[in-house]
Amino acid sequence: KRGNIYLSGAGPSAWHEEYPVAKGKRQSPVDINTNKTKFDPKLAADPLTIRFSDSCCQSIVNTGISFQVTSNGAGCELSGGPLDSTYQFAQFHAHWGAYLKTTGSEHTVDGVSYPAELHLVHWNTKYDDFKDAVDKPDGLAVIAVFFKRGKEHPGFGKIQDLFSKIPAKGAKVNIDFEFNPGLLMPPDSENYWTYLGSLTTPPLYESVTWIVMKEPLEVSVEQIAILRTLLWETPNGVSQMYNNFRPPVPLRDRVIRASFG
Ligand SMILES: COc1cccc(N2C=Cc3cc(S(N)(=O)=O)sc3S2(=O)=O)c1
Ligand SMILES: [Zn+2]
Repeated sequence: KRGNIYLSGAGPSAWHEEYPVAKGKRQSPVDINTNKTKFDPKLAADPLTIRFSDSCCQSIVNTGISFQVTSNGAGCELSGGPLDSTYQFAQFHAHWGAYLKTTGSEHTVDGVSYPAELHLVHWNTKYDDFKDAVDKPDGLAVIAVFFKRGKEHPGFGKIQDLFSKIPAKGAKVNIDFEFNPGLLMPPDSENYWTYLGSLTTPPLYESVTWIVMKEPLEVSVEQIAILRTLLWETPNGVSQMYNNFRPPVPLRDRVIRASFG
């Protein structure tokens, strides 16, 4: 079906036809070549402050390309580190690969993919609202957390328990339990890479300050498989959702800074 941006036409490599910015100077994701990142002591001097609350997640929706947990942002704010103002939490979603494949994440580290990547999207409160911020150069800040196969993550499991309630694009249910997105931060969230980039799906706005956590979050191999129980439309009808990731694009004239030496 036309609607599937990953499977219609040539997929991500054709997005530039409708969204010329796809070939822009600050696109995402990128490969993080750890030999070329630059430690910036200023990032450690003004530590990134990530605040989440138990009451900030309202609902979960099937966007047709991922699940999305939406928030009114109450008590969930991001500041410090590379950020010059306070950003408010708006939503989190993820990108993942196919069964038995090693790909799935959007960012890669020294050319290596993780099986999935979580994105926690925040908008700059200097703007009136999310929609006003979404296309401004300093409009968004997204925390990326790599998933790696390991022990089960019961917290993420609570979100995955809702997947069966959102079987189709547009399906949405309320989250009637307390869920603190802070549960999805890796044990060590001091070490991160940061660079100026974009949304990784159309409209690909070059409005994102990326904050990519160095330490992955462990989830079970079953939980990675459960991601694929979400459904989406494909040219051959409704099927399991997977490979909803954009591969890395050229870094161009950017340096990725590290908060750690
Ligand atoms: C009016 O523009 C709007 C309105 C509503 C939502 C969006 N978005 C589209 C894609 C997109 C991709 C993101 S990612 N994978 O880089 O974290 S975050 C994000 S979004 O800002 O939610 C844009
Ligand atoms: Zn994303």
